[in-house]
Amino acid sequence: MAALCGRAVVCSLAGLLVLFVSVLLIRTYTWPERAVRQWHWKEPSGMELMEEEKEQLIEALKGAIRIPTVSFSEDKQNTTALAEFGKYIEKVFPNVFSSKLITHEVFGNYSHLFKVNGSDHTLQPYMLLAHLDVVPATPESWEVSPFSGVEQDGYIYGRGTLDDKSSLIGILQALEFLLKKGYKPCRSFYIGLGHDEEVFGHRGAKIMAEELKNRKVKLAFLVDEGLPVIDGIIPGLNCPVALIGITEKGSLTLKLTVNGSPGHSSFPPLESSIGILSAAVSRLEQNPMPNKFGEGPERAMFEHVASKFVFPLNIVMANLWAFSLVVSRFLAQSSSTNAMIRTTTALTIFQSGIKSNVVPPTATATVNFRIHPAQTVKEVLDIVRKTIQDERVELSVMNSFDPLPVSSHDVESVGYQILQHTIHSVFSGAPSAPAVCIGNTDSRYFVPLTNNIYRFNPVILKKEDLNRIHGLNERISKEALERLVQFYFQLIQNADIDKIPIPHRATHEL
Ligand SMILES: CCCCCCCCCCCCCCCCCC(=O)N[C@@H](Cc1ccccc1)C(=O)O
Ligand SMILES: [Zn+2]
Ligand SMILES: [Zn+2]
Repeated sequence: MAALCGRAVVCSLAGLLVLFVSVLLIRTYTWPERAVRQWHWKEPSGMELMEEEKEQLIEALKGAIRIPTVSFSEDKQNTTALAEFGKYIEKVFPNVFSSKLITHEVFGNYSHLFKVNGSDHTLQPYMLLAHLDVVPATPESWEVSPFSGVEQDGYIYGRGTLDDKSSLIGILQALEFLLKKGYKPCRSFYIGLGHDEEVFGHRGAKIMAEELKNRKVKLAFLVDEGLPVIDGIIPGLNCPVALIGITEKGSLTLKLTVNGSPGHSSFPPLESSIGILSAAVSRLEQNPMPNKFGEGPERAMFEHVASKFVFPLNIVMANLWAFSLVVSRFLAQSSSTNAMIRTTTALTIFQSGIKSNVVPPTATATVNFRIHPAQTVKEVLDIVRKTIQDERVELSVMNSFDPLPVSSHDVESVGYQILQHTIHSVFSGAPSAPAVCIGNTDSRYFVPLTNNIYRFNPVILKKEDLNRIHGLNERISKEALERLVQFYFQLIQNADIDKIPIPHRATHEL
């Protein structure tokens, strides 16, 4: 009897296992191909750049890099360089500045707003955003001078080559080429070039957005800097994938202060302000915010490209219902993927002390949290208080905002489909996936103008290049720069489409 029961249990378990494996395999190998859709798009004209145009483009970027438009802080920017940059673009893109189709305005002294007037006023305008300021660079740590625009082994080096002068020059150069070819858009569009994105954008993009809102402008969609085409960043993903930022993490910057008792270092207090603060920030770092994988749009990103993973990861990604715990643990191992799955905690400034034999009265630290879409500023603050659990540590909020709304990214979404189609044709069929932009962009100020904000940088980024953004030896290959211009060249033309054609659906949408 017992043997019979045992056999029944084994049979049931085996049956369940067979069922489980069958579900995994069926889901994997009938996974809908969501990255490629068969639209009937008009082929945009003149994709290939001529040698002379390539040369012009490269020189335009090098010249832009040589103007050190550095933002150190909200109140410390290189205003001479910002002003020079305005004159520079006027010189390099004469057609943009003289075209009768285009109006140009300056905001906050150094930000630029262009409106390119289209022929069809029934079409809602869209907007392209970029910024002309850059973060500082420490020349002594660079292999080449960061503001020399040097070319080496097919790369242009310099601060801003990735963030964000390449896009700024790319947008204007694409428009310049199009105007020269006699192109007239159907759909109107705006180009916004902010001058203080790296220091919050309060005087540039924010003012531009407020003015457009006052003018009752509504945008069909907006494309700003953001996530790149990743190549080799996610292990097991065997082709480049374009990540389109459909939302942006929130942000909370806290200042932590401890006021202790100062005095002679020969009879120090049992606990110093430095010691108390160090313990507090260490607790924050040692206790990361909860893993939120699956509670925000990051899960959809993996599902979109499940079929592009190597075996057996394709089975895992197509079956996140069963494997999300394993996947999220795996993603937590590297800094870039970890940033996708949780609110991150970055200790960025620590200050105290003036002399080796003086116990300082005060210690302060700045901690920057980037908030996962499934959390809010308030929730993060509550966790911080619980984690520090020390009344002696005063908290003050320097600035904060919740994660940004999720933009539409379905088959009916005109902006998303235009972007996806353009990416597919410019990046040799690369699939794209909606994703969470881990950095913040000027686009957040435009939320009142559109539900469709996309953060995308049309550049292929490999793992070894990740740290060049805001880091050392920032660079872009000449080939990547040409492709970037082709991207904007095509995007502008594709945006003339009035409505998205009905797709041939080979498979159902999930
Ligand atoms: C699971 C797949 C993971 C793949 C990760 C790939 C990561 C690729 C990294 C790309 C970087 C994204 C950069 C987005 C644009 C950010 C622009 C920026 O730097 N903004 C500033 C704005 C700011 C905020 C606060 C104070 C001053 C300025 C930023 O720090 O976010
Ligand atoms: Zn940027
Ligand atoms: Zn930046």
